[in-house]
Amino acid sequence: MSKFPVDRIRNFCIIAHIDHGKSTLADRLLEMTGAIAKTEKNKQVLDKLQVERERGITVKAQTASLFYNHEGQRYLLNLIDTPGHVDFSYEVSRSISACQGVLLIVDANQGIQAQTVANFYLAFEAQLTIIPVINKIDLKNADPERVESQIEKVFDIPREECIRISAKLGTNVDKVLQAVVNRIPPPIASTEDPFKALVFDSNFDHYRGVVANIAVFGGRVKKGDKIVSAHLGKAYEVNELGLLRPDEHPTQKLFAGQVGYIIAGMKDVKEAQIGDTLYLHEQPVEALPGFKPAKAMVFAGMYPMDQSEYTGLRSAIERLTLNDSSVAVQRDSSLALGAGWRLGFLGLLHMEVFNQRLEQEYNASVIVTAPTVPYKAVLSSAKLIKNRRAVQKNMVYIDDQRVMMKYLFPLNEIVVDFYDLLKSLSSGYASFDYENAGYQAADLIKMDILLNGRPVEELTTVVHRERAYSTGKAMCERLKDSIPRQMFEIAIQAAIGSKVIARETIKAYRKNVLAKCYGGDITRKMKLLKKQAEGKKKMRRIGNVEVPKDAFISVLKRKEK
Ligand SMILES: Nc1nc2c(ncn2[C@@H]2O[C@H](COP(=O)(O)OP(=O)(O)OP(=O)(O)O)[C@@H](O)[C@H]2O)c(=O)[nH]1
Repeated sequence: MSKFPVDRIRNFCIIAHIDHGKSTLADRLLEMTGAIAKTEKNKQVLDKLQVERERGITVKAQTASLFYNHEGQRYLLNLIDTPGHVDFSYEVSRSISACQGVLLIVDANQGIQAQTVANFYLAFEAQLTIIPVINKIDLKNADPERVESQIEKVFDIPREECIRISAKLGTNVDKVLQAVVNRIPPPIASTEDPFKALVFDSNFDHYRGVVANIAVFGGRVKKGDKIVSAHLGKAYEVNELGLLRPDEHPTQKLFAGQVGYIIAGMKDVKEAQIGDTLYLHEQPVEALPGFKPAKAMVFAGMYPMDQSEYTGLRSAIERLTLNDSSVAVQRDSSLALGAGWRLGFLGLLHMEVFNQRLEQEYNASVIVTAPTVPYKAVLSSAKLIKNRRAVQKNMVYIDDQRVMMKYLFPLNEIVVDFYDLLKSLSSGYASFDYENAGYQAADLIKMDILLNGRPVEELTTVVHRERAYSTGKAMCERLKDSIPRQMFEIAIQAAIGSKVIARETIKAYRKNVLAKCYGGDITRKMKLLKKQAEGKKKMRRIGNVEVPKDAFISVLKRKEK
């Protein structure tokens, strides 16, 4: 594309609570600026992934460059649609770094919700211009007056700044475009400076290698230029670049202030890390600050179904984590499941989506162990004995029907099923968001599970002292259901140190198998023993006890039973 005056460029993202209508508004903006045709089929066009279409939620931020004519001038608007769910907030914070303003969408019926507040603060702290947009005014129960009061009270934004729209019907969407041009400042970037670009997203294409999404902070870059990635200091030749409209639209050059994509023969996923800076080989620049690494909240083991699939799975995980850099990856191995990884996610939904993307986009099937949360152990004999329940921090009335409450919770208590429980208790009205409040001392103990006296390493868990007995008992019962009877009696025990707190027994099997074969029936006897031997192939041996592989997973699943 030709050089575009920086003062006619606007970079903004759309942020909101889940389902408040970001993707629907993005569709309307794309239609009104002619980027996509207005058809029934063109719904949530920026939700490109199969997992997004199936679940109806955005999990990846997507970029689209739009051209908009306003008062006789042509403007270039770079829009980033972001996910609403808290588990994908890393996408929001990264998107914000490429923007000068945000559209903060609030549902006219639901009003301000937990992620509205969380996303507002991300934009506020980054000092972006915030345009409040009240969506779904076509709904029968819409109450824009009241939502405006909430916005005024909670965010201190004058109600006159709110724009009431229906993204579904297109009502007042033109006012949103005008506000983007009139209220959001252009980026501060000069085409005269040396080329400098931030890699704010990146994905791996099977044929072309790494495709990096960049925001150009200065200068210009063209096809054939030799560029360097600051992270590794390696040089590459630019093969292709262009705009995302929202599909790739190759151009000859990209200029300061623009957002687009670049392909430069990077074949390894480690070569275009998100947060990296690109510059021209002959004009080195100081690297941009990049992004703070995401802080994993939930950890789970991931293993190939069969060890022969290890290498394939490794490359699938590497490529997917290039596109989702908020996943923490560490190699791990387990006695029962072989070589694998310990992965860190921002939440359970994030973990499920990652797993689904591995299957859908990389055809990889995996075994995922039940999620756990991180603890910090203090090696000391004294530990505080204190009851670790939720502690209320503050409470604000948003209006006469809604209240915002802040609590301090142990992460372990909220990470698995708290959200579902909260939703069902409040008939779907309550919404929930969390941030890390750091480590706190708690009365936690290590609990071992023993099979015939031998500890099973992967079943060792950290539990609250008060929950030890009930958790240990449940785990023993579930193991009893999962382990088939064997030639000898098996004792399943939960123990704290040397003290056994729960026990189940699996009676010996042999006697029963062969008991039915009175004396002479040797063929029947052999058949039964053969059947037993076949079953053993899918087993892992712990001491002298054969344990089916899937027992390790089912026993850890707290909710199941
Ligand atoms: N009645 C009405 N429904 C709307 C409007 N805008 C969006 N919706 C509906 O609200 C639902 C959620 O809309 P989305 O655009 O997917 O919401 P989102 O904020 O992108 O959701 P996430 O990306 O998953 O956070 C869909 O069923 C839309 O059809 C509107 O103006 N009026």
